[in-house]
Amino acid sequence: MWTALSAKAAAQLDRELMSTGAFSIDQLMELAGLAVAKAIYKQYPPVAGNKNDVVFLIGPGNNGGDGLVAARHLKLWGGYEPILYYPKRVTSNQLYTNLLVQLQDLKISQIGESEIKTVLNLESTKLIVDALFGFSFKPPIRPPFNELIEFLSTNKSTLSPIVSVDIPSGWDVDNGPVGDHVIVPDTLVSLTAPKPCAKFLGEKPHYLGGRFINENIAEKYQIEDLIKLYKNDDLIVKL
Ligand SMILES: NC(=O)C1=CN([C@@H]2O[C@H](COP(=O)(O)OP(=O)(O)OC[C@H]3O[C@@H](n4cnc5c(N)ncnc54)[C@H](O)[C@@H]3O)[C@@H](O)[C@H]2O)[C@@H](O)CC1
Ligand SMILES: [K+]
Repeated sequence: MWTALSAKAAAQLDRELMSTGAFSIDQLMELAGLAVAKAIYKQYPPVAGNKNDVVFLIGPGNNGGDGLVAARHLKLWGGYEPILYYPKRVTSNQLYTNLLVQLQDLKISQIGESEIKTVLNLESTKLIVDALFGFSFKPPIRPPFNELIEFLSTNKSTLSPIVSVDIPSGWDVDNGPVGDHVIVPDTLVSLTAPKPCAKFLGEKPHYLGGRFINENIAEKYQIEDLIKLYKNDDLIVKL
């Protein structure tokens, strides 16, 4: 079994990378989002002759940012048609403004609250990417996201597979699924290291990505076993 990082340790490691580690958030997010795109390509390769619509559910923090980066890579690689649902935009941060311009330049379409449920139900929607909340989420979930999580939970059996980015949104990072309505991911992409909630995933495909940890940091946070799993030029590993 792999080592997990608690919500507190994950946030501390993140801060350390961006202070003494001298990384910028743009760099980390680019590598995180790239890993998410690689995991999607590996687990759900595009089907030839199909548009392969992928609905990206984007939240208000860096987890959402990872989703924006992943959408760009998938569109650039071809074979997928990302569709963005981004109900709570960050307008005060140039990083998010830039990511959105990049997606608009790629002609990635965006949908609003009035359309999301219909689009999720469409036959043409082949995959759903849950980039709503990551390790900073604190339950209970607030509007408008509570209604969306409830929809994803109650309609699970008829919807396309869900890939969760870092944390299945709405789950308690340390304690797993909470509340009456929970997302049930079909694949999880843990970034840096799995968080304790990942043990509730069961046998579902689970990838590790975000290859930016050096040996000293790995040792400090006791995740040396994880970074050793990457071989050669791997950007993701299946756990
Ligand atoms: N070191 C790493 O592993 C890295 C992690 N990144 C990503 O960053 C994520 C963490 O990002 P953040 O710290 O920005 O936070 P999150 O993206 O986890 O979420 C924070 C946002 O969610 C809102 N929120 C929290 N609880 C809520 C609730 N109950 N109802 C409604 N809204 C709620 C907050 O107001 C805030 O806007 C990670 O999970 C990962 O996806 C990468 O972008 C960069 C590197
Ligand atoms: K998520």
